[in-house]
Amino acid sequence: MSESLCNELDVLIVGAGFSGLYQLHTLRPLGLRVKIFEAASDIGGVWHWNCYPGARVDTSSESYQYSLSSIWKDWHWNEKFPGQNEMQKYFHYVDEKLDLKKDICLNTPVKSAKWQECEKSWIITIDNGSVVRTRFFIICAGVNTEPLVPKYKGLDTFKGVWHHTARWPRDGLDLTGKRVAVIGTGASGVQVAQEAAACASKLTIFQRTANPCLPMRQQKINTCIAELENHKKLKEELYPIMFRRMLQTPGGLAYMSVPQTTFSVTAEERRLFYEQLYAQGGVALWLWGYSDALTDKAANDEVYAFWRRKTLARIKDPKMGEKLAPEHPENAFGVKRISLEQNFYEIFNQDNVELLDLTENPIERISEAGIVTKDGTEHAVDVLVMATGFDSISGSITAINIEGKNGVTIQEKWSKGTHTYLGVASSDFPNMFFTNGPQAPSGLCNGPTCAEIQGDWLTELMKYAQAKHIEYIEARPEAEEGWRQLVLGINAMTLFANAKSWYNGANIENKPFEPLNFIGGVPLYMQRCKEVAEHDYEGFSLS
Ligand SMILES: Cc1cc2nc3c(=O)[nH]c(=O)nc-3n(C[C@H](O)[C@H](O)[C@H](O)COP(=O)(O)OP(=O)(O)OC[C@H]3O[C@@H](n4cnc5c(N)ncnc54)[C@H](O)[C@@H]3O)c2cc1C
Repeated sequence: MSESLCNELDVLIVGAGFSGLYQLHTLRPLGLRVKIFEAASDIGGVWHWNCYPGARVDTSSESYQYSLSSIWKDWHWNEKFPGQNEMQKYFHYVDEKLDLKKDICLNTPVKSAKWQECEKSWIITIDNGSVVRTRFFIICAGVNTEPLVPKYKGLDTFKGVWHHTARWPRDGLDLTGKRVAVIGTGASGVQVAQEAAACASKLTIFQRTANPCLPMRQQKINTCIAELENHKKLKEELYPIMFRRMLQTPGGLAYMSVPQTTFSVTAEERRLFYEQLYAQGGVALWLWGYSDALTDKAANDEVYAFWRRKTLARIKDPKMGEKLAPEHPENAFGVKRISLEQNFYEIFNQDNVELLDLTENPIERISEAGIVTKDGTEHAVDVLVMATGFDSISGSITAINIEGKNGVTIQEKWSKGTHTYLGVASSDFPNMFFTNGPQAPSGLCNGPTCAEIQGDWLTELMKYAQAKHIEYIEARPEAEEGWRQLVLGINAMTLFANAKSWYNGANIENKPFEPLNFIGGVPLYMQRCKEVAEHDYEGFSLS
């Protein structure tokens, strides 16, 4: 690409994960000039970046894929919860089937975007200074994209090796015999810890908040020829039903909670139901239990108490048990994303594994040799793993320097609170849209489900604009305010409201504490989006 304006597009999509790829696929039949700009050297989004040991999906494979029959009919998953490697193979298969790469510029990070009022278009600049003009700008930059690395004093003096989990070396890093430290016990921290415990000479896990993990209950999916044929037949029968059902559940998964509330049944019935969900594995105990588990504190305490009893039975040292499964947890059960584990609690019974509680003894600084905690102890480390999460949901949008109408930047606009309409657009930023962003189901929705819902909706909007010769689409401030109030109102009715979680921006200094997800669930979200479309995109200024 040259230094000058070399390219004119109708739609520029940022990101080649589930969302961006789907958006490209659905926009193509409209005959528009569409391209994806992707920062990474390959497609797959999070499944390209997160190649740390143990990286794995935690919603089961039959739901964590596109609903397009042209893809699933001949694709066969090897595991119920696929690892990063299998996910990458999946994305390559998707590309083979849909022939996407010819319209994707890899290694092309979008640095800034500036709205041109006269031309009704965006000027996009990538990091080598090249610029492109586009009429529409769709940001599919992901939920967990911008790695968060705490600003530890002395990190630059560390003589060992350190990596954030989402920036792990692509050719791997052997942890065998090393002294490994993992900071953080969210999903990535749990997954790395399980791998490191098996081979490190010493593994020290630094925990700030206990993470109530649920057993994954991984399964190999039989790949012998006879079974494969049966499996294909079953898929053809069941998948269309399952993908339809996924649009009817709050989390975009095949199942949801039961209608009964926790205390409407006897204690015995409740116990048996919890046992059944726990034995099922995966997210069942979190999302498929009683309907009030995430809205009523007493109901939530009940399911937590069950989980705690099960978990304590797996940990030999009662003091360690209390750290990992405290009697009085900081957050209600499930208002921070629940992680799945395979042997996470058993590793704490091993001699080579140590747990340090950061609430009692925080990290003071990083030394040349390791981590120094407040009590003055230096913990010697060869490999330091930052499993410290992300500036989630809105972070990948605010990381781009976006200047809308009258010089307003998206960073300024959202600095005191996020304002969007339907979680897809923001006033002052005409012709700009985003998927899996703030105030949509995003972090609470199965990734591919929401990629498709929002992708389809935006494609319909583009069709509408094409048919009516519309060149300008901007969310109205009053529609945006209405949407914000709805998001806040629903959130306030749930236990999510107080969660110290990335769901609320709580992990980022100076980020407003507010719900970043639309908690009303997929069906209500879809209904609102549908109503807006049916009323000629009510709430948008179109011209
Ligand atoms: C380790 C991990 C495990 C997860 N497991 C699950 C799971 O089991 N179930 C689930 O539902 N969700 C899971 N998620 C959430 C996941 O984000 C979504 O499932 C899904 O991948 C979102 O797809 P996406 O296309 O919106 O975003 P992503 O997959 O994040 O893709 C966004 C892409 O945009 C690119 N990009 C961002 N900014 C720029 C820029 N400025 N210029 C150019 N390119 C840019 C990125 O490089 C990336 O490739 C997981 C996330 C992580 C990190």
